[in-house]
Amino acid sequence: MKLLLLGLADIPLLRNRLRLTLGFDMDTLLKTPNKLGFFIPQFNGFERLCSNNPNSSKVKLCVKKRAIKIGSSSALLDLVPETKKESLDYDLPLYDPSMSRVVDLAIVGGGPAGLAVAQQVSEAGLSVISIDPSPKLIWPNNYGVWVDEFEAMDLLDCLDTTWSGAVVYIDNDGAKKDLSRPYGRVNRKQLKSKMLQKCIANGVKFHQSKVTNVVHEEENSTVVCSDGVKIQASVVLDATGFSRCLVQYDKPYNPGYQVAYGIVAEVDGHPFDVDKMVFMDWRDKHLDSYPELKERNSKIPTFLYAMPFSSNRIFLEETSLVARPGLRMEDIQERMVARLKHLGINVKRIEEDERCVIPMGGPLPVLPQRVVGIGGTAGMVHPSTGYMVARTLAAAPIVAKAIVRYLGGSTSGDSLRGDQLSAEVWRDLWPIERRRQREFFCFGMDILLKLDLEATRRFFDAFFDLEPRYWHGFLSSRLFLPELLVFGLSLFSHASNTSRLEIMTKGTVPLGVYLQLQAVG
Ligand SMILES: CC(C)=CCC/C(C)=C/C=C/C(C)=C/C=C/C(C)=C/C=C/C=C(C)/C=C/C=C(C)/C=C/C=C(\C)CCC=C(C)C
Repeated sequence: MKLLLLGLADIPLLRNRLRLTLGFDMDTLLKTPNKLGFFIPQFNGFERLCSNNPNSSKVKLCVKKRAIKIGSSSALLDLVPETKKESLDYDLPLYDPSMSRVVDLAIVGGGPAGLAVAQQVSEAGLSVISIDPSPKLIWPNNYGVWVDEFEAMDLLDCLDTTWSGAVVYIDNDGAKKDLSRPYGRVNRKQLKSKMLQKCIANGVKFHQSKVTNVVHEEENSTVVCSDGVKIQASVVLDATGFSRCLVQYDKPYNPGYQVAYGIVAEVDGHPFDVDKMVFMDWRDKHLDSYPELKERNSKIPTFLYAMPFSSNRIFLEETSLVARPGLRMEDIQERMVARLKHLGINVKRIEEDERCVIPMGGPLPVLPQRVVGIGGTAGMVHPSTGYMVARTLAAAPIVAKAIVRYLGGSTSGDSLRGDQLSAEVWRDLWPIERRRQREFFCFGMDILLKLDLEATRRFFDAFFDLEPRYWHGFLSSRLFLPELLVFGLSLFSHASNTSRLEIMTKGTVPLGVYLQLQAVG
């Protein structure tokens, strides 16, 4: 591995890209064993960071990997099947490079965000090209959403399982919250099929390749693909997720990381109610016989997130909500194995596993800039939760409408081109109230980063006691200033005295940063 890294470090472009993306350079990576421990699992996804990848627009940077032996978790990992990539069986209309005409919109990345915009812009009669190295591949992640979020977008048919509510286990003494808000698992195959079918019907063309560069002229841009094809477009949309293929950033990148390991498993049985999903289980009794793990978990806790499909089939994911630097994947797997053992969950077969490393918070891209963005590349991960699918899908119509309107696809007559057009699209995507909302969420993330297990329990005990409109609104990005301030005060009033003190002490610096940003903004 070290040799491989040394080899990669010799490639200036990669060095530079890595520094910009991860916030430190290859030399640091090579010299720092603890950072290496965290980043090795991601190197399966190294290519994803450097060019637009097969699943680039997906909201979670999820790296599939073969079984590895790590202490007590090796037996479980031995059950992980060979990675199988499933593709959809569609005849995609391909882009014909010999036509060499300027298209209205070129979208780099064929994940949920990219396809949603492609579908909606093409519906208005504009010409759209979707560029992705694996346009038919089914997205790999197990996305969960609140049912009301998908209902509002008329996407209920894209949920394969729903639960009437969710449960949060706060501590070992039986404190728990019953959340009467239905939750669902996204049917990735159905969602992608639905979007692809609409794109095909609307005349979207597909080009199977990576993108290496984009060159701008006054009115149009040229997207350069790794197969040598050049595509001219009036607007270029970067929907490559965390690859951040074309969108530029100018501030140091120092996000928090959500790290999770999940399996869809066939089990002998499990102790959970099949009508409720387990949103967060903060109990740590399972670590009593592992003092070292328990100590680590008490400082940077992980929780179980579980979607029980039946009495013997379940999705289990051990998750670190947010940490900086992110937790090591091996650490998370060990905690998960101990938890399953304690819960008496005997895994008979693993259908699929996933490793997720999700950057949260951090600066927004340069606003505005010529290439427009959506999804992870445009800073749309919720900085306090790591969620993004619903928010991105809800933002797609905003981006699509702006492109159609400013390109003159509507009758409004305010047709724009080049930098001016991109500036308007960015303005619609990140209006001031959305930027202020995001800053508040980043403030929340900064508090979460400082809480140990006990403080985290107290915090969520208060959070889920809030009136539903507050915690629903906060998690689904539906609260804006000044509602967010009322939300903050309400959380404060619901919190125990210890938790209030923690929010004030741990929140002082983040609050200062937040207020400063408000003053500047
Ligand atoms: C891929 C897949 C499938 C996956 C991945 C992984 C996972 C599983 C994940 C999951 C996740 C989750 C579940 C998450 C959740 C989250 C949550 C719930 C969060 C929450 C948060 C909250 C917060 C942050 C809050 C905040 C608050 C605040 C900041 C407040 C403050 C207050 C104060 C300071 C007082 C005063 C007042 C004013 C300022 C007005």
